[in-house]
Amino acid sequence: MPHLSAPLAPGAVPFAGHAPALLRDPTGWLSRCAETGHPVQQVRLWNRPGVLVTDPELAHTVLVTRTDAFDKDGHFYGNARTVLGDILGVAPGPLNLRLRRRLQPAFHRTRIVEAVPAMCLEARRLVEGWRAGRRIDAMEAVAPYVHRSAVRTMLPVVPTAEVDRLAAASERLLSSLYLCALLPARAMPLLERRLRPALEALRRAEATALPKYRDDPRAAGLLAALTAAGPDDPGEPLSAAEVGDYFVSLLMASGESTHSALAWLLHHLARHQDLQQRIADEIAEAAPDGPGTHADLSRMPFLHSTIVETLRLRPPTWMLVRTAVRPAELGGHRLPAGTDVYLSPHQFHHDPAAYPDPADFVPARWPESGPSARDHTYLPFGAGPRKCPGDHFAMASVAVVTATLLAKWRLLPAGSAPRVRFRTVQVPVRCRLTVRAR
Ligand code: HEM
Repeated sequence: MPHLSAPLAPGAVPFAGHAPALLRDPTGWLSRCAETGHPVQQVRLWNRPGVLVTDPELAHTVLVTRTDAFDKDGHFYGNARTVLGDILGVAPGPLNLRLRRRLQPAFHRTRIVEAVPAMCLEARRLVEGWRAGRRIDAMEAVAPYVHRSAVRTMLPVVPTAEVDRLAAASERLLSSLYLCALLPARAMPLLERRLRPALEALRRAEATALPKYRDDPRAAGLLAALTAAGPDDPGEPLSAAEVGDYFVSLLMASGESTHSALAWLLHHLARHQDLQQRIADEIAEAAPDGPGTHADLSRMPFLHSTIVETLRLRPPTWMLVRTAVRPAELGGHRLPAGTDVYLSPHQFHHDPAAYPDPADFVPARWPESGPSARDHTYLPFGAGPRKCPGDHFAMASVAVVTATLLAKWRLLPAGSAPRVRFRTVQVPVRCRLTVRAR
């Protein structure tokens, strides 16, 4: 095993290293590591050597300034590439750079503004199905919105009957992706065979949609931007297979994280009736029947702060992982090539020096303009060249459904606090709420 000079993080046991501590109580373990005061600590998950970085400035070095040395590589990303192919979210740096450059027009502000009415339609469809007095589970209740609105905003030319089938395929892939972290590489061809029907359904949808886009260059939808010529290949539109890969990447990257953020937000609002009422008043003033356009959302600054605070307290992507692809130095420690580097947005977001009373839900801690890009302690969307390209899209999607819901319904807690399940994202389990007419 390569030699690592950093001090050992607390909680290691023989053979499995820190894996049991990380599986049993990840956030408790992260706080114990932060309390040691060591900015770089040695971590071992089974036989894989790694380091945990607890200093936000060093995390910035890994994610932003030294991307030549730290890349998405190692066990999880290697396995994910076997299953999904070299798609955007898992591709190594140089290929990712090319894929992202091509994606840029899809996330231009005008595309997000255009996508909001489709989100609003799906949000209304969801909320109209609810009844007063009904008890819901936050994750289950919002799942149809999350998956349908993702398909609809990316590929609006897909027929309505097809949306639910594609949403189910996307849900199926998402619920199995964490197996790439747990299973050995030799199990990946088997996992790939199990998931192939869902993957092919998504790729086929794009192939069917593409000719419709080519017939109508003004067609809406995020992926429509990709069917036009891009800066890399002037005059050379992408093939159906390439656009299909983007569709799969975006559905994979957006689904679970948006789903979890939304469920956590509903949980916090149910437990803070004063904040819920303040948002309901804001909505009543800005868009009494619920939002219909992006302009409506911009008149709801307190709802925005509430989402920002939810992502601080419960960042869906609670751990980011990179691997040293060459020998590197970090915080005065030598890292041999192949060392995994773990950085936890959850841990940074709970640092009392940056966020007083970090366990409290306090949207008012944020200025109306939201967090500053210079703040290296706030990382719900990551940072650097791999930062989430869908951040504004996600903020709009969560705001749309929350505002539509609160325009009509009041949420109350129904039962004890949810348990947290930590996989690639952290989700609330058994988050029970009661719906009452407003
Ligand atoms: C609240 C919702 C969301 C959260 C918290 C979130 C968070 C993140 C984070 C932390 C990363 C960086 C991962 C890393 O550096 O290892 C990421 C990457 C990514 N996200 Fe999001 N995301 C959200 C929604 C979305 C949406 C709606 C889309 C697309 C429509 C999207 C597309 C992507 C893609 C494609 C990547 C991979 C980027 C790359 O590797 O270059 N995300 N997201």
